[in-house]
Amino acid sequence: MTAELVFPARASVATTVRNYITLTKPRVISLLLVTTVPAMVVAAGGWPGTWLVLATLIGGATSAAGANVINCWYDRDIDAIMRRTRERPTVTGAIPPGHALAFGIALGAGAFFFLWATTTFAAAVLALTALLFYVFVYTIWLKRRTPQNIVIGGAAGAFPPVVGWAAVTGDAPLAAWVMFAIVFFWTPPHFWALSLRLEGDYSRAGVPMLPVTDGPERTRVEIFRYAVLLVPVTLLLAPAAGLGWVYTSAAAILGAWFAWVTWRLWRRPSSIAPIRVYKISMLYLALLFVAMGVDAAL
Ligand code: HEM
Ligand SMILES: CC(C)=CCC/C(C)=C/CC/C(C)=C/COP(=O)(O)OP(=O)(O)O
Repeated sequence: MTAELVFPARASVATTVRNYITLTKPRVISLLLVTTVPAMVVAAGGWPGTWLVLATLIGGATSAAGANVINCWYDRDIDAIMRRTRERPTVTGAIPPGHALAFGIALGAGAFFFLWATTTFAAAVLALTALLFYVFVYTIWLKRRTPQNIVIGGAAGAFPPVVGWAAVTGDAPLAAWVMFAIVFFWTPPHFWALSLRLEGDYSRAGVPMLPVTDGPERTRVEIFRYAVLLVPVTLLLAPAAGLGWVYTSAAAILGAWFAWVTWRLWRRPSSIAPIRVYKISMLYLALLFVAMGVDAAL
């Protein structure tokens, strides 16, 4: 009897927790963190210390989680129209809008003070800047207005390596901004490859993503152009950050691979599915940043 009374209550607490976690988009956060740690290793010229790394990851993940929750709160009208997002707790009503917004703001503010207390003021300010940029510039201003939304708004997702660097040194030199540029130029191929598949969703929701406004052919050309542009930017990091042959050869090989994959998507679209390019984009970025960390630690 007691068990019957207790178990449903427990299950609903678990479901509520799961719903709140869903709003934070945990899998996206994982790759943001993969770009943070190598930046810290390069900044320190070796392992920067386990506690500092942990604190930066917790603070950075909490900040990004806050940004994602606020995005789910603001976008709940269009998320309801898109097949991919229509089960979000902010759409189904499992989490009331006000609760989601309060949760997002609490995460963002908590992350700011946590990063300030455990790392550096500069890291806290940079993470907050990324959050505000993602919410105001990407989500509220550009996402529904222009197909350049993710090019400009994507800068938000490029902040984590700069946050990582600043957590170690308290500042952000040129090398940190070259890492920013790498994620910045990587974001369009990452997102447009996925959006080729989600064109119907975006067009129903009235979101002007490139395949909707300019068509799939133009999108495939743009994906390839950004993939090619990425190569010199990644190579520039070697002199900027004092990295050696391990990173340089990894950047060249990975860059050639990604450029080839996106070239196939453009010229021989029947030979490769956009979803594969999207998945490869994530592997590419993860391996590139791992190579940075390995090179700096050697
Ligand atoms: C404006 C910039 C960006 C846009 C519009 C964007 C958009 C998206 C979308 C729509 C998805 C699909 C998520 C889903 O299935 O619900 C996705 C997945 C993903 N994104 Fe991005 N993204 C951006 C930047 C980034 C950045 C900077 C990173 C990390 C460095 C990142 C990492 C990921 C990862 C890891 C996934 C896979 C999640 C999964 O497995 O479900 N994204 N992105
Ligand atoms: C360090 C820090 C605070 C970083 C914040 C930046 C951040 C969370 C970048 C991730 C980019 C992302 C998930 C875009 C998807 O938005 P979308 O609205 O197009 O995706 P959706 O359709 O799935 O909602």
